[in-house]
Amino acid sequence: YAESFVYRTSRSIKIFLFEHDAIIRLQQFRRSQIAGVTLGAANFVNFASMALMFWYGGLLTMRRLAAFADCFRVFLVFVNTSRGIGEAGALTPDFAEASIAIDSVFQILDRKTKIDTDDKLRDIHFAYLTRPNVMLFKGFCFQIHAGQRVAVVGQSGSGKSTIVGLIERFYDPSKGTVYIDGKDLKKVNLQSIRSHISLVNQEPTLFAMSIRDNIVYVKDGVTDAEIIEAAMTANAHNSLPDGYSTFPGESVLQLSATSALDAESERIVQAVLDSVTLGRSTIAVAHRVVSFSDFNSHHFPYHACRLTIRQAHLFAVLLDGVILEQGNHNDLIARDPAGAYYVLVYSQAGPH
Ligand SMILES: Nc1ncnc2c1ncn2[C@@H]1O[C@H](COP(=O)(O)OP(=O)(O)OP(=O)(O)O)[C@@H](O)[C@H]1O
Repeated sequence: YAESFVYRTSRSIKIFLFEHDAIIRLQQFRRSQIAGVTLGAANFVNFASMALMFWYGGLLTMRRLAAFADCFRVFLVFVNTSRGIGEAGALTPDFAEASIAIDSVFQILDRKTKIDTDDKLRDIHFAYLTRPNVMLFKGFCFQIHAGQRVAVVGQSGSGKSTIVGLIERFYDPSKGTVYIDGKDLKKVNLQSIRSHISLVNQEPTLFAMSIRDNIVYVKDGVTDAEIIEAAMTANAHNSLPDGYSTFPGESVLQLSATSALDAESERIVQAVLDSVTLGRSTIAVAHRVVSFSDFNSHHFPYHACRLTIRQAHLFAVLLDGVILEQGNHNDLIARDPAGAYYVLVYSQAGPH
């Protein structure tokens, strides 16, 4: 009846988009029919054979062809065996369900989930609260693919550091969305996201306590091995006059500041930056555009620039609140001699 009802009403079922629902119901109906018939047949065989056995056993006992004890023994074997067969029959609907369920299990296993690990800034508008009338960002989009090294370049005051501030969620954009690992930054736990972001400042902050305490400060329950590993990674392990109890003074700060490096220190800092950024999405902010004029030269006057932007996969030029150009160094240089990037690289204007 259900089958013919489904066929008769198939048009309405389609119109009301019940098709999938109707197919499932029809399948369930067929399954319950099979289960009912199987269970009925199993019970029939069970009880009919019991009746047969009682009748035949009684006949044999009456004619003294078999002892009652033997008949009873056969009866017990029969009851136990038929119960086993009956219970197996009762599992038939479960087998049917399992065969349908296993399909969906394999569908889930075979599914190729696309995990978005890109960081994106979409349609970013921003003005500092203290200067609400100055729209620093006027709606730009920008994407960093997982593991990519990106350099944001632009005139002083164009908002390069502010982009970093938005990614760290020091501020929220007035309009637009920041996505980290494909997730809206406003919807993720701030502490968790910040624990995955490392910020290397040009002027590093060291607290007025020993180097050891400075390292421990960033994370609870740090072991001695981790302290040494952190110092080794930063290439500071052998350069601390009093070991880890060294109190950071002017000299240590000077050593760390990327803008005041001699060639050897620069090489060391670069090696450290290369190793810690390997395989990570990195955004580098090049503060002094004028130094692009000497981009490939060893006499590059502003070390910080050369350090941070070297080997960037992508350069993004920030101008007047938007990302005006983006691409790799060679493409941008080749694109347009009057282009923003070209001008930045070759401009001989004095330092900002
Ligand atoms: N906390 C703040 N409140 C108000 N205005 C700010 C704040 N921080 C920065 N600004 C202003 O926003 C603009 C962009 O600053 P930002 O530091 O992001 O630029 P930048 O491109 O990194 O500059 P530079 O290359 O000189 O470091 C500047 O005009 C700056 O004066």
